[in-house]
Amino acid sequence: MPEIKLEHVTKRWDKFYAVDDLDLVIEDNAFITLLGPSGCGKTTTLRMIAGLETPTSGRITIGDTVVFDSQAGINIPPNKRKVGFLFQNYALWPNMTVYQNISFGLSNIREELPKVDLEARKAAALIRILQKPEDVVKTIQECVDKKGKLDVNKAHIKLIDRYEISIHTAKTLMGYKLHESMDAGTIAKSKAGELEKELENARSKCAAEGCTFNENFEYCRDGRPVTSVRKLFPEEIDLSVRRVARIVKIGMFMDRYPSELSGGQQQRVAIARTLAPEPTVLFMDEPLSNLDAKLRLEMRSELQRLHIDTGSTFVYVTHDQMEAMTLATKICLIENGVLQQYDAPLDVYSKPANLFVADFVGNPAINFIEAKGAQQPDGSLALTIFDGTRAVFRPRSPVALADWFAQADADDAARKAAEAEAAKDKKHVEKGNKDTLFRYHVAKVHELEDFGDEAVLGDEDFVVGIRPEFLSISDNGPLEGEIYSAMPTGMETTVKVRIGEFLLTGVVFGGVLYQIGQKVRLDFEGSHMVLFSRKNGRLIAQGSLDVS
Ligand SMILES: Nc1ncnc2c1ncn2[C@@H]1O[C@H](COP(=O)(O)OP(=O)(O)OP(=O)(O)O)[C@@H](O)[C@H]1O
Repeated sequence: MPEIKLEHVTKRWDKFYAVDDLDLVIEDNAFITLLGPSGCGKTTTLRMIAGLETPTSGRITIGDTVVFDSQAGINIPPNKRKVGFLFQNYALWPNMTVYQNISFGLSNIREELPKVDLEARKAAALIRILQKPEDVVKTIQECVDKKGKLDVNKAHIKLIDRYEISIHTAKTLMGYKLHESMDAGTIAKSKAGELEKELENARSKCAAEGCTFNENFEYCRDGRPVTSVRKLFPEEIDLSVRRVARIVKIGMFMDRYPSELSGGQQQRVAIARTLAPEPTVLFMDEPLSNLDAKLRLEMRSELQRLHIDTGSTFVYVTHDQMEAMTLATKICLIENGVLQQYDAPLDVYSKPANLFVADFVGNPAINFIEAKGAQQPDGSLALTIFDGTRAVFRPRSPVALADWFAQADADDAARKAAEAEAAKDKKHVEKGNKDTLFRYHVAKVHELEDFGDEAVLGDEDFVVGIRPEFLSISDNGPLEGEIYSAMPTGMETTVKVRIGEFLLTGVVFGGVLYQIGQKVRLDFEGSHMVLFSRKNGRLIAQGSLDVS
């Protein structure tokens, strides 16, 4: 499967930059989620890779093929990019059976395909199966009901799934009637003998054309398959339909119409239809959003399995951070058209690149505490939090704060200089949707109206992020608080604790019963607190927060 590369990809409509200078490498066989709030540019990014939207500038490569290059004037159409789509409104054709829905696209394919002897391939498959006639008999007998009646349709499906064969081959196999004979072994031997002869004839015919068969019974000359432009044969279509039906487990519904299926089953048919032409990359735009919560959860795990089974690269758009966290090998988090972080889900969660990422990922949301202070000679930071409480932040790995700020300031200056340089170009269009610093939220009991005033911030202004699971309620905790609200769900309890005017959210494992107003003692546990600069919103370090 190919790697997908985006270089300086921008899409703007007039002054509105939907995607701004995006650089991204989607590794081979990855499951990427494009995540971000509504309107941030996820769908536009997906559509540009797929070829459904033309970027304003930049370059996109899929595998070895440059599919878009604004400077070289390359723009390969979507149907030539070997990609599959699965959208929110996946509408199946209501007047077609499940089988027809899946096979329809395949029957329209007309392209350069190898010359293949399907009869020889079928004979070889049957010879292989007939080596163990007792297994065939057992598989068919599993489809006999309590009254002793054989469900032929079920038996076909069982044989198809068990031996990965087409319906035509399954029917031939059933036609041998091994299950009705007292001596299945002898019949199998004699049938296999006839098939061997057929195979021999096919080989001679192939050799007469100066060719040999490869393992798929494709004609090969000088080691390369002989190809021609043609449509798929019904046998090939059937094998593809059965393969995808097996993957999404809908083999038994092939003759039903969409209206006779549940929402989840319909969804699986839609997935099967997308998978049938074997796309190397599969694009999905919120494909589960029409399903109810339970089904969505079920389908999520199916998609994860599907990713493994197909070995395709998946690119998945969602605004649901839970979905992104649970499905992806890597999350690409976008805000206002700008990439914020591209990392494995747990890294995005525990090492968020900035305040926006920290806030967007995680439910219940991370707690933000404002802090003021400076680095001490031992590397720790002496901070003042809440209304004057003293605390020490100890980074997990050493950080030289003065150097860190110098570097961040230099990066900002370089970016501004690059923007000023770009603005000199006559063709440059100034970005209308400006990137603003994310305004984090500090939870308080009495929240004052936010007038949007920007405080003057310096290198001594910080924000500490504390995930709810690191707030610990323990008898000898150094902080005093009061239970403001408590919501037990059975497995865990979400509590809001009041410290002076401030509110912190914690998650306690188990159904603990707290009284509203109950006094408790608190601590910040472990070394996974995150320290951000208030000035630029960026992550400085992970570490522990000790209150004295
Ligand atoms: N044809 C268009 N003309 C002008 N603006 C557009 C056009 N298409 C999209 N946009 C704007 O580009 C921005 C990004 O849109 P996009 O559909 O990529 O967002 P998204 O992150 O997928 O949002 P959602 O989760 O709501 O689907 C939006 O603000 C949208 O209004």
